[in-house]
Amino acid sequence: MDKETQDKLKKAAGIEAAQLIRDGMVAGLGTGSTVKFLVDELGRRTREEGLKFTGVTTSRRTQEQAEGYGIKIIDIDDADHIDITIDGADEVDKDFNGIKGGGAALLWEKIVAVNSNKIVWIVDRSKVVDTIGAFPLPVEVIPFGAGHVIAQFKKRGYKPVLRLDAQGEPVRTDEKNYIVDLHLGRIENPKELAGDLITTVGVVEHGLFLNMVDTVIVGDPAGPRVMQNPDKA
Ligand SMILES: O=C[C@H](O)[C@H](O)[C@H](O)COP(=O)(O)O
Repeated sequence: MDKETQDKLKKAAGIEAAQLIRDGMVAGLGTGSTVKFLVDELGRRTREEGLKFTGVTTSRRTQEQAEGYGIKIIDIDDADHIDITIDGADEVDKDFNGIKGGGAALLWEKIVAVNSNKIVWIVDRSKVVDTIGAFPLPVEVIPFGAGHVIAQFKKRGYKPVLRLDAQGEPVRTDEKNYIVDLHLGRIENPKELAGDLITTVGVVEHGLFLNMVDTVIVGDPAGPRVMQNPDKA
């Protein structure tokens, strides 16, 4: 799929999902290029329709964009609940297992997600896959001793690559940690892998979001379609 088509589908999914936000809600706002379209639409609704809701953001980037539209953003610890979180994803399978973190925001995204009453993902249709893992799995790692964590991943056959920015420096997350991308190809047993990663000392969090999402809105050329997680119905 070319980038122009993909962006169109992302935008359509973002606009569709923006309808889920209503006056008075506390809404988690994800991160990434798809969420950017969502926030643009929420900004439009705020300005043109007088929509009034409170946001909890999953990255500094999203916070800046939302505040630029005059959307009220509060700290997650000042939110006594989050009604709904809308976020992007890098891949999702039919069991509603997904990979996130392509934009290095997975840690805050997971914290916001687990504290939300409902989770919605917005993706273009190229991200709906049979088996996750073609997209390199992001893992957030503490910089101290990161070389040893990477060496362990190598030994386990995870094909780790430290993510670098355009200047060749390690990418830093909003928590100033590193991202190590695991080039796994296919993840046959995501639960086992998640357990292995999270018990590795030096790992803060990983981008496997397993059966957490309630609803996925898929941007499709025929129009956005909804995948409802039967386990969350
Ligand atoms: O860290 C970033 C997030 O998990 C994004 O939601 C994910 O990478 C999807 O991003 P995009 O909408 O840009 O494809």
